[in-house]
Amino acid sequence: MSVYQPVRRRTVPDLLRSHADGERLPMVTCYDYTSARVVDRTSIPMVLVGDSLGMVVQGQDSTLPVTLDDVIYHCRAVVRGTRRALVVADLPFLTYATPEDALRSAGRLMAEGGAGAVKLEGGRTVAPTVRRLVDAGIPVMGHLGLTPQSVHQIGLRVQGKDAARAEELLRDAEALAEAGAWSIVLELVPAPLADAITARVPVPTIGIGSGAGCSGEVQVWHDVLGLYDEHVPRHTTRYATLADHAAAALDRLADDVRERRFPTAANAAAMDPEVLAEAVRRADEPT
Ligand SMILES: Nc1nc(=O)c2c([nH]1)NC[C@@H]1CN(c3ccc(C(=O)N[C@@H](CCC(=O)O)C(=O)O)cc3)CN21
Ligand SMILES: CC(C)C(=O)C(=O)O
Ligand SMILES: [Mg+2]
Repeated sequence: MSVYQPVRRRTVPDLLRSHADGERLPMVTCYDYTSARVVDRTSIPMVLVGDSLGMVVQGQDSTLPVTLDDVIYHCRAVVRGTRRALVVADLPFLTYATPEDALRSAGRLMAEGGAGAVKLEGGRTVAPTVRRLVDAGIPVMGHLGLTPQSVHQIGLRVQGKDAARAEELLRDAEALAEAGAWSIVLELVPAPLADAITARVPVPTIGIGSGAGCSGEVQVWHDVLGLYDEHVPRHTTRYATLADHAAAALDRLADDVRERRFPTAANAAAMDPEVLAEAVRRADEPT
């Protein structure tokens, strides 16, 4: 018997069920309506409206200048473009400095942005904040390792290579899970440490540059599609070279305009020459 299944957006419990069933959790960042419609044609179950938008969309050199209003704006567009994917939104720099700030900021991402979950960076120090959000009904994804909002303290380097820092990350991950985080991004953590964290915490880990042992993987849209040519991070594999395709297409467009091959008659409306002649006659008369 076949039962009609209406299209429904994934929720956090849906993704946790997939994880419990042994499925891996692919995730990609997404920042606009048109891209969101592309993701929604795929099997990718969740997207991140990341503050990386500051770098790949706005051209800033870090994620720090991104505002809550910026993320809300992009989140609304992504929610409009997706019917099936869970939309997770990043809490930007200094929008969750206290649990009360976090509640207000995350509340706006959910209520105005339409997000289904939020993500924030940090470990034990943000655990009370995570608890506060979860108690208010907001699913929280943690983010440990290379946390780009702390670039001025830790740089853009792999985190957890020495025993002291690795111990910190193990404790941070446990604290986040204990505080109610439903999943944890592990960014640029050595693969064996990511494996150890994944084995130790009861929630799925979502890696980026942290090896194949995490429960899922998140990548930045522009990196995997070959749209960001400033730097291809080691943690990325290009699955397409869209910027090259776009540039080649635009060069053909420019040539065709110069050589009058484009636009063609089919690209504009026609008009009865008699009607136009009449209009010109009238326009020539003094008013
Ligand atoms: N386009 C883009 N992709 C990302 O993955 C990304 C952003 N932007 N912006 C926010 C953060 C910053 N991230 C970054 C940025 C640079 C490196 C980087 O330069 N990595 C070095 C390797 C570092 C190491 O091994 O210690 C590299 O050579 O790629 C890593 C993560 C990850 N996130
Ligand atoms: C790289 C991912 C994890 C992120 O936080 C972002 O895109 O902002
Ligand atoms: Mg981010």
